[in-house]
Amino acid sequence: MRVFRGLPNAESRAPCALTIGNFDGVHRGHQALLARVRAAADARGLPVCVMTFEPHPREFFNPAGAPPRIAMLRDKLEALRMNGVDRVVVEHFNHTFASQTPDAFVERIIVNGLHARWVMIGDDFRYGAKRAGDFASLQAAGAQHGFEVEQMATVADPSGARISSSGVRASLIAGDLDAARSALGRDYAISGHVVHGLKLGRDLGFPTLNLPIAHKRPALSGIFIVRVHGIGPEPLPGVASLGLRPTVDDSGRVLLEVHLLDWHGNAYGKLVRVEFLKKLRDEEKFVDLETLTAAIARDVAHAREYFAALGVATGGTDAAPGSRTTGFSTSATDRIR
Ligand SMILES: Cc1cc2nc3c(=O)[nH]c(=O)nc-3n(C[C@H](O)[C@H](O)[C@H](O)COP(=O)(O)O)c2cc1C
Ligand SMILES: Nc1ncnc2c1ncn2[C@@H]1O[C@H](COP(=O)(O)OP(=O)(O)OP(=O)(O)O)[C@@H](O)[C@H]1O
Repeated sequence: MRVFRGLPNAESRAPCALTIGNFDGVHRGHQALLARVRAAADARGLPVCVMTFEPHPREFFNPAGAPPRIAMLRDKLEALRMNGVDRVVVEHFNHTFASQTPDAFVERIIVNGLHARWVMIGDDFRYGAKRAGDFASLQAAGAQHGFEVEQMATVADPSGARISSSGVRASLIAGDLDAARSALGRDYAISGHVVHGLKLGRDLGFPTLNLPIAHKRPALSGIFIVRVHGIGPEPLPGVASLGLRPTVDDSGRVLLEVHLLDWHGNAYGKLVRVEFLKKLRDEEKFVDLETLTAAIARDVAHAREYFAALGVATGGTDAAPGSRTTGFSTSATDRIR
C-alpha cells in the first residue's frame, strides 16, 4: 500500500477505484464498503484508492469541541492496508480544501488529481463548500467526466442501528470494550513505539513499557487487561494504564503504559500494538506510591484470573515479576477473541 501526503504526482496518478471519508476506527461499516470497492476495482482491473483527511474536518472547524479520535493516522493506515487498499491519499484538510465548490472538488480531486474511474460514496456523503454536493450531483458529474458512481447501503448492527465512528467512540468513552469490539469486528488497539519512562515502575515492582501516543484526548482511558503484539513471536498478556497518571505526573501528557505479566527484557524502540481486552477501572490519583502499588497489584491479580479462565498461563505471584516466559499459545490466543 502506498501512502501519499496530498495528491499524488503525475506519474503516480494511474486510474483507480476511489472512496473518500474519515474512516476513523475502520469499523464494520467501513470494512463492508472497502470490500465492495475492492470487488469493483478487481472487476475493472483498477487499484483501490482511499482519500482521507488530516486533521479530521471536525477538528479543523471546531478544534476545542471535536470528539476524541478512535485512531491516529498510523493505526488508520494499518487498518486500511488490512482491508485491501492499494493507495491512501492523506489530504491536509484546511480552509482552501474546505472552500472548494462541488464542481472544483470533482475536477481538481476526483478527475485530475486521482483519475478515478469508479467512485463509491456512503449514504451520507456530501462534498464541496457548505456540503453542497451530494450523490445526485456526483452522478451527474460522473456522466460528464467519465466515472461511475455507486452508493453504499447502510451497514447496521443486529438491533438495526447504523454502525458508525460516533457509536464506536461512545462505546470507548463508556469503557464498553465489548460494544466497541462488535462494531469494529476486532479488539480495539493502539500502537506506538516504546520509549523510556520515569523508571519508577521497576522500583514499584511493576516495570512498564511506555508508549507516548499522538491522541491528545483518547476516547478510551483507564486501567485495562491487554494483549501486546510486537515484543516476541506470540502476543503477551499484560495490564495497562491509558491516561495522565495523576499520582506521578502533572505534565498533562497522555501515556499508554503496559506491565507485561512475567516478562522482562529490553523493548525500547520497538513498535508494539496493544489490544484492549477488558476495562478494570478508571485511573485514580492515589495519596502515595504504596497505595498506587497496592492498586496495581490488585489489577494484576484480576488480569491473572481473567487469563487463567481463558486457559492462558501467566505464572505466579506479583510482588516482583520474574523472568518466567509464559504467554499465549496460539489456541489460547484464539480463545481470547
Ligand atoms: C496496571 C496499572 C495501573 C495503574 N494505575 C494508575 C492509577 O490509577 N493512577 C496513576 O496515577 N497511575 C497509575 N498507573 C501508572 C503508574 O503511576 C506508573 O506505571 C508508574 O508510576 C511507573 O511509571 P514509569 O513507567 O514512568 O516509571 C498504573 C500503571 C499500571 C501498569
Ligand atoms: N454503517 C455504515 N454503512 C455503510 N457505509 C458507511 C457506514 N459507516 C460509514 N460509512 C461510509 O464510509 C465512508 C467513510 O465514513 P466516515 O468515516 O467519513 O463517516 P462515519 O463512519 O459515518 O463517521 P461519523 O460517525 O464520524 O459520521 C463514508 O462514505 C460513509 O458513508
